[in-house]
Amino acid sequence: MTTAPATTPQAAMRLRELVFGAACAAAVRAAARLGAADALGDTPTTVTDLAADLGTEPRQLRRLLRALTCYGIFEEHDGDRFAHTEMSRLLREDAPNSLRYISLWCTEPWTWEAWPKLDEAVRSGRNVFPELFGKEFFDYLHSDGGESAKVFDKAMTTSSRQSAADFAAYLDLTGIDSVVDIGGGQGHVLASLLEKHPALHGTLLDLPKVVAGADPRLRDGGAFADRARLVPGDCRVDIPVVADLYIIKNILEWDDGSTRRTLANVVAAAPRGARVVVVENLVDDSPSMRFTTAMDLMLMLNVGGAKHSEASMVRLMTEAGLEVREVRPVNPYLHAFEAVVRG
Ligand SMILES: C[S@@+](CC[C@H](N)C(=O)[O-])C[C@H]1O[C@@H](n2cnc3c(N)ncnc32)[C@H](O)[C@@H]1O
Repeated sequence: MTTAPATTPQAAMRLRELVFGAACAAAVRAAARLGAADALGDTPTTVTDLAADLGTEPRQLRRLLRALTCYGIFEEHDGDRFAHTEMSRLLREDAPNSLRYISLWCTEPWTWEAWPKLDEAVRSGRNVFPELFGKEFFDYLHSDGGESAKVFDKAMTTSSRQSAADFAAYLDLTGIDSVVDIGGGQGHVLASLLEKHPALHGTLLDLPKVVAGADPRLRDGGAFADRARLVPGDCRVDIPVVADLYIIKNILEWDDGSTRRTLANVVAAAPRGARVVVVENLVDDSPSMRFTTAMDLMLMLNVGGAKHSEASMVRLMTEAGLEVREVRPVNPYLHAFEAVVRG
């Protein structure tokens, strides 16, 4: 018989808290949907006033806000008034680096149906989404997703805008005349680069529906229209663009087959020695590991994808014919893999 080491009260309490993680996520979602952070101004406000503003029951609102204060979201003053904290301000829609839509996206109704199937996904190795909703994730999102599709677009737009500025500051474009952003969304990264580098030419390649809604600065009549090209397409099928620099930011998180096809298409299209920069959130060696590993599990459930470790990304890039020269942080949660097309 072995003797189990004594359990500390802290470990037991922490585990109890963790298994109620859904309550925390639900409380953040409720606060975001109610607009609690938007209604709260710069001075502490009574629950009665806030409830009147939001059209809620004061007692229930107090319970919701009190739960959130345990995580540093809002703070309670004198037992009756609530005030903002740094985190609660990020739930405001007008906050400069707002996380309102990311908070909603990570807690959308479909997520609550998918999480209980995590053990099934781990057992089978397959995404559970088609079994639950009768179609693949993005087909569902664009045909049946309704509100969820809008939340997704807004979440992607806000996170793209926020990381575009960091990435534009990170990239040294010495010797680069032309760039293509593959899976570049609505083109926030590309527009930031064209703004910063007045002689640069750029191409945005993304799915037709996404390119149709490209940043107006890149479209006909826009500020960068004469230096921008829009290419609707599927990068797993073809990348018909010759450029000095190929950017692949936050898209290689689907299945490895799609990543291999995309990287092979880059290598086929690019001149020898062309620069390729892949940008990803990593599941290792990053201060944002808790967020990224959670997102990794969500990708396992919905699209059968995965976030990468530094080693898995380097391996796939090397196998595709790229020489990875350096891996550098862009900001605390994004890393850039600097590579060239092997000769
Ligand atoms: C997470 S978003 C990243 C957007 C942008 N690169 C950024 O970092 O802000 C993934 C992007 O990949 C695009 N995408 C997905 N499948 C694609 C495909 N087969 N071909 C081209 N783009 C694709 C999506 O439309 C979306 O814009």
